[in-house]
Order: sequence, then structure tokens, then C-alpha cells
Amino acid sequence: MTNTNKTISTHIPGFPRIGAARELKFALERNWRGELSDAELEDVGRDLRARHWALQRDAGLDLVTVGDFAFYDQVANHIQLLGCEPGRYGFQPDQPQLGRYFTMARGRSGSADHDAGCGCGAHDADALPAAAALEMTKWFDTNYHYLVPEFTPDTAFALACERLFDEVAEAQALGHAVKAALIGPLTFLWLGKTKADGFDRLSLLDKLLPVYGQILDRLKAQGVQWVQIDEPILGLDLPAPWRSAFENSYWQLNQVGVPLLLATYFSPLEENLSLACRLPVAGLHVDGVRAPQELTSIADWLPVHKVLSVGIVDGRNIWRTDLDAALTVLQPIVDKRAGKLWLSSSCSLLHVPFTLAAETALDAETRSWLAFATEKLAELKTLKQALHAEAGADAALATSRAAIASRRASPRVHQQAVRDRLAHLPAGADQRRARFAERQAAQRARFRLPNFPTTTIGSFPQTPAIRAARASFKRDDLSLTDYEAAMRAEIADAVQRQEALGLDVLVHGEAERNDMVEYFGEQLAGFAFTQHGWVQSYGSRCVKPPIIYGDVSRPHAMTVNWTVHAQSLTGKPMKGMLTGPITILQWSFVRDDQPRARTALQIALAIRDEVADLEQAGIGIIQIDEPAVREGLPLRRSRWTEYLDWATHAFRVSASAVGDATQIHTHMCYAEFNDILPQIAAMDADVITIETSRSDMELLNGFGQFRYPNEIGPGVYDIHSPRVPDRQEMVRLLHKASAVIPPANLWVNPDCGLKTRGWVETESALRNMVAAAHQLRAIY
Ligand SMILES: CN1c2c(nc(N)[nH]c2=O)NC[C@@H]1CNc1ccc(C(=O)N[C@@H](CCC(=O)N[C@@H](CCC(=O)N[C@@H](CCC(=O)O)C(=O)O)C(=O)O)C(=O)O)cc1
Ligand SMILES: N[C@@H](CCS)C(=O)O
Ligand SMILES: [Zn+2]
Repeated sequence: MTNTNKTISTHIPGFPRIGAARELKFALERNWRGELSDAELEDVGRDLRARHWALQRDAGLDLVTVGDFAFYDQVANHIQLLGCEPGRYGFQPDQPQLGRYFTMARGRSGSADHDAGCGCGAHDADALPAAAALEMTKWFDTNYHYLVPEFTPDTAFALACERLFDEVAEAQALGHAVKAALIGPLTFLWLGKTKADGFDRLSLLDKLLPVYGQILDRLKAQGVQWVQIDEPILGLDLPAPWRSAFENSYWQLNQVGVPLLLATYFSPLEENLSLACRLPVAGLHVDGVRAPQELTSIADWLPVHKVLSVGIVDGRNIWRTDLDAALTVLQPIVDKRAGKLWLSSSCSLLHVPFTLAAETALDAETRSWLAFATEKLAELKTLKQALHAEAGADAALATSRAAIASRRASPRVHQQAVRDRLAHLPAGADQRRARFAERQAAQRARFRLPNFPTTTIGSFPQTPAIRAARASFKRDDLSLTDYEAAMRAEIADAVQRQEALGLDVLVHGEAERNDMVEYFGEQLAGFAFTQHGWVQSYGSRCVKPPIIYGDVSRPHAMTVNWTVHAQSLTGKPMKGMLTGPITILQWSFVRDDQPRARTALQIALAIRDEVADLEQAGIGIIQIDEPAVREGLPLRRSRWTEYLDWATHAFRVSASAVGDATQIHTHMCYAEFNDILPQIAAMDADVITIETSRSDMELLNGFGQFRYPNEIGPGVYDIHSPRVPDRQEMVRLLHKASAVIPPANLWVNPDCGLKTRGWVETESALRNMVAAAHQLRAIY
């Protein structure tokens, strides 16, 4: 059955750069605080790269990947490589490139414009005018944020950074066979934004391609074995001009004569399949996890002289690969692709944690079901050995087989009570009792809030003291009683500050939460959590996604005690704060043995019980955060309706068990919502707070045009920057909002939670926000 004379190679599209112990995060934050020099930071980067390449080589990969490392973000690296730093920064050629890079990533102001946890002031020395950071947005449907390139008709490109070539030389000096990785020209343009009306950024392609040509020339001269060019947009519904730009672009780039591996991932190729197969490149990488149904056609269509790289190991999830199933898929392809088959992870391993080796607290059974980045490298090796009929694979295959069988049969995965509850969910469980107008009347009578009521989104600064207390508690240096007392004191402090500011609807501040998803995952049955399973979210910021391995239920109330404590400290309404089912799903590693819709509904039931308990405990306003609804949209439009149907149903199930006078809020951020407004309206939250200030309220226009029926709190200030907006600025935004939304339906709040901010700037900004609301009340 196996084939011994057909050599198979292995590689990965990319590896996590943050480091096994988040060395990169800590080094970056020290550099930003001025405690680590740029040269020392470069040393940390060099050391991490060397270690990560060694891991790839030691796992038997045939090529190591170079170019996946970045001090902040891989797209930002390309902005420098391609010489298109936005002119608005006013960089001078003699300014050090690393400083310019961090200015784009983190902004610059006359005072101290950078992200929380910094406090360095290093960007201020050059006395250049204030400049906002590049916008951040989600990388396709992941929880990773990239920095958005800015394009104008005048954007010029030039090969302007040596970093990639230095890294290639570094890897070669260490004796590695190198595959350099680049983001492709079409994907790079697609990911950027342009503000000029009617300007089509595709028109920049002719200026961009020669620079890619120069980069490939240099890489060829360096003797790299391959260049991987990532074009994940081939998995999107592309406008015709973008599709047709591929052929000519790759014809040009192929002239350089360095072997190109065109990499696609995250989504099926569908109508772009034959285009991808016939592009003049030496190889094609496809996502065999997200689009297994296309593998046979691709193996048939791709000309035989080209390499087919099959992403068979899941780069987006943490489950151990079912190696027998993978071999069954691969075997027919081996036979078709004589000597031209590569095995790989489906996409870069950036999206999974570094290694299971550090997870000493996970029970042995759960651990045996998992594979993080390092373990995925070993899986590739086993698959290759098995296809080469090498005996070395037998033990690994047997271990894998036992783990897969254990997961399938484990009684911990299946909870009959949860299944029964889902099966008997009454019709109408996803509907509030009364329509919005009646609920609104009942809520107005109950809360008697002023017009333009003020509130915040939930979290207040996660100060070093809060983080340190939690770290001590986790190390057993602080008792549960003392930890809880410390958190209760933080909540009391947050309540007192909000009262002093004169906010109308208060929050407890989320001091006790490590993360808005992990916190719930730690308390729900069916979830496992790691100690060190960090995944980069943006820059130095990481998240530790919980792992949903089984049927989900709620053994006990999760937030009621904290919320009731907070409510006991104030006569103002205290908003209960929950994370919604879709966001918990989206920001966790989700079981792959049942449809995501079913898992979402199980989570929804757990949240529904929490909502009911909060209501029962006298909490009249409850927010169910759903910032990830938009990013959960399938990349292909043809699958949107199905997703939106089950996603909105799950949210409504979580929110609908309450009486008319209980006010349900939801919150969304980090995305453009206009293309899913009907579905957002169908979620039927009494109030939605959304991020709008960064788009200068433009985002709200869609809500206005659509005549969004319920109440809205458009964010009036950007929480990503420590800059304190003044009252007039927020008044202006509120006037803009009032022009499109009935003023009686408007709330006043920041864009998102304030956990990454400090108290000083938070209080100043909120003071101005409350003053702005007062001014609006006097006018409308
Ligand atoms: C709203 N966002 C979120 C996303 N995804 C989530 N899962 N959660 C989100 O909130 N996606 C979209 C955005 C992304 N935004 C952010 C914003 C901020 C962070 C962030 O600050 N991450 C922290 C880690 C947060 C955390 O889990 N903290 C824990 C543990 C802290 C820790 O590392 N402790 C040290 C010891 C510290 C000490 O004082 O001794 C340790 O354990 O080694 C906690 O508070 O307990 C970060 O630092 O990266 C992420 C995404
Ligand atoms: N309640 C959360 C929402 C973040 S999207 C917070 O305030 O941090
Ligand atoms: Zn938010």
C-alpha cells in the first residue's frame, strides 16, 4: 500500500514566534519601557529564530521557514520590506528602522502615545508630530490582528529593508535548507486600505510587482531552496479584476527563476481552483483541513511537474491528527504526484500554542488528545515516515491510534443531560416574551435613566497589582480568601470611581477575570485550560484560548457573587457582564467531532442559566458580549446564511430567558458590521454598544440607513490609545450619531473595555465623556 520510491518532503507555512515562554513578549515590553536596548531585542529575536529553526530541523522537516518572524506583525514587516511606510509618519531616512516600525505599530504623540504597559516615552525624543498607529484588524477569520497597510494613489514601493535577507543568511549560516516566506503581492494589496474616493488599490500592482521581482532576485542570489508566497485571498470571493491579476503577476514573478510555492489556506479555492492550479509557479500549497473535498481535484488538475503541498495537519486547532485518516487521504495523492508531494500544516502554526511539554497540570487523558505546534512537527514526520513505509512510524502511529480511540470513547466527552436538554429545547426559547417597544417601555419605567445614558463596556484597568495578586494566587502564595478579598476591594474601588464620575449604569470592572473567554472556560464543564498555551493576538499581547473537548454545561453560577457584591455598593444599576456563546466558541479551540453550531448552542444554554441567575439575584441590566460574531463569518459568502442563522439563534437562546423589564445589552468591536446588520438586529438585544469612534462614526451610518430598531451606544472614544479625548470631540461624534439614530435611542460609552488602559487616562476620558453626555442632554 505504501510507496517507497516516491520521496515526500515536509515543511510548515510558519511557526509561532512568541517563544515557548513568551520570551518575545517580555523582551518587547522591556524594550518599550526602555529597559532593553534595540540591539538586545535583536539578540532575543535571533535566538528565538535559531531555536525555532532547530526545532523544525530536529523534527525532520526538509526545509525551515524564514520570514515568519516579526517583532510585531508580519504584515508590518512587509510594509517596511516594500518601502511603503505611510507618509503621514514623516519618517526621515536616517531614522532607525526598528523605531519606525514600532511607531507604525503603536503610534506616536507629543506626550506618550503607546499601548498600556509601556510607559517608555521613547518615541517622543524625535519631536515629530503626533501620529496614530496603523489600524489593526483581524487576519482573515482568526483571532490574530495585523496592521493594515495604507495606500494612496501616490504610494510608491521600493526594496527598503534588509531584515528578510539577513534572516535568510542567519538560517543558512546555521546550516539549514531555507524556504523563505512572503505575503504575496495581491494579498498584500487586498489587506490594505485606502481613503481616497474611487481609488482602486489594485492599480498599485504594476508599481509593486517590480519590487517583488527584486526581492526574489535577492533570495535567488542567496541560494534559498524555495520561496513560499502566501496568497490566502484565493480562498475568498474575489472580484473579477483581482482574479485576473493573478496570472500576469505570477508570470512576471516566475521569470526570476527561483522556485515559488504559492500558499493558500483557511478556505476552499472553489472557483479559483483551476486558476491556482495553472498559475506559473513551481508548487501549490492547499489547506487540506478546511477544504479536504478539493484535494482530489487539485491532485488531478495540478500539472504533474508541480509540487503539491498538502496542509494535512490542522494549523488552526490543537487536536492530535488522526494519522490513519490522514494516511487514507494522502495515499491516493502519493500515487498521483510521483515525487512531487509535500506534507505540511494547513496554515502557519502561529495560531496554536508552542508546546504541550509545558502543560504539566493537564490530565494525562486530555493531554494525549492534543498536539500544539511542536507536536504537530512530529506528526508531519510520522506521516512522512509512514508513507515512505519506514518502520520508525509504527510506534507513533500506535500512540496516535490509541489517543484517537480514547477521545472518541471517553465518557467525559459526552453528557447525556446536555444532549437531552438540547433535544428538548422548547420552541420559542430564543424569543423574548414581548416585542422591543414593550420591553423598552418597561425598562424605561424601571430604570428611569436620563437621555444619553452613560456606561462603559465592562473592564477597567487590569493593573499590575491585580495581575500580581492573581499570579500569587495561582502560585499558591495567596490564599483563595485573600485573593477574593483583594478582587472585592478592586471592585469596590471601581464602583467608587464610577460613582464619582457620575456614570449612569455601572460595571464591576472584571478585575477577577484573566480574560473574557478563558475566565468562563475555566468554570464551564466540557472545557480544559492550559497553563502556558499562549497564542499571539497582536504585538506583544497574547491570549490563552480554552479547549472545548466535551459537552458544555455550567456546574455553578460564574459571575453572580461578584456582580451582587458590586450592586450592593451602589444605588445605580450594576450591569452584569457575560461573554456570549459565539465569542466563547470563536476564541476557544473547539472540538472537531460535532458541528460548531451544536457546541455554540450548548454554551448558549450555560450562559442562559447565568443570565437567569443574575436576574434572579436582582441584576436588571445584563450585557452579553459578542465581539467575535463578525469574525466568525465564513470566508465564503455562500456559507454566511447558515452561520448567521445558528449564531443569532445561539445568542438569542442565551439572552431570552428574562422578563421584559430586564435589559439585555450586547457589545461588538474589531469589525465592520454593516454587511450583517439584519442579523445583528435579529439578535434583538435591547441595547448594542459598538466600536465606532475610529471610523469617526462612519460605521453608524449603516445602522441609521437600516433603521436599526433597538437602542445603540456608538463608541465615542478609542480605547486603544492612552490619548484622552476632550469633551468637544465626543460632543461632535454624538451630534453625528444623533443625525442618523433617534437621539432617544442613543447611549454614551467608549468603544470597548478599558482593561489595557491605566486609571489616570481612563478617569480623565470618562470625565469628559460624562460631560459630553450632559451637554447633549441640554440640547436634545
Ligand atoms: C478583546 N480581545 C480579546 C480577544 N481574545 C480574547 N480571548 N480575549 C480578548 O480580550 N481578541 C480580540 C481582542 C484582543 N485584545 C487583547 C487585549 C489584551 C490582551 C492582553 O492583555 N493579554 C495579556 C494576558 C491577559 C491574561 O490572560 N492575563 C492573565 C495572566 C497574566 C500573566 O501573563 N501573568 C504572568 C505573571 C504576571 C505577574 O504579575 O506576575 C504569568 O502568568 O506568567 C491574568 O490576568 O491572570 C498579555 O499580557 O498578553 C490580549 C488580547
Ligand atoms: N466586557 C469586555 C468586552 C471586550 S470586547 C471588556 O470590557 O473588556
Ligand atoms: Zn470590545
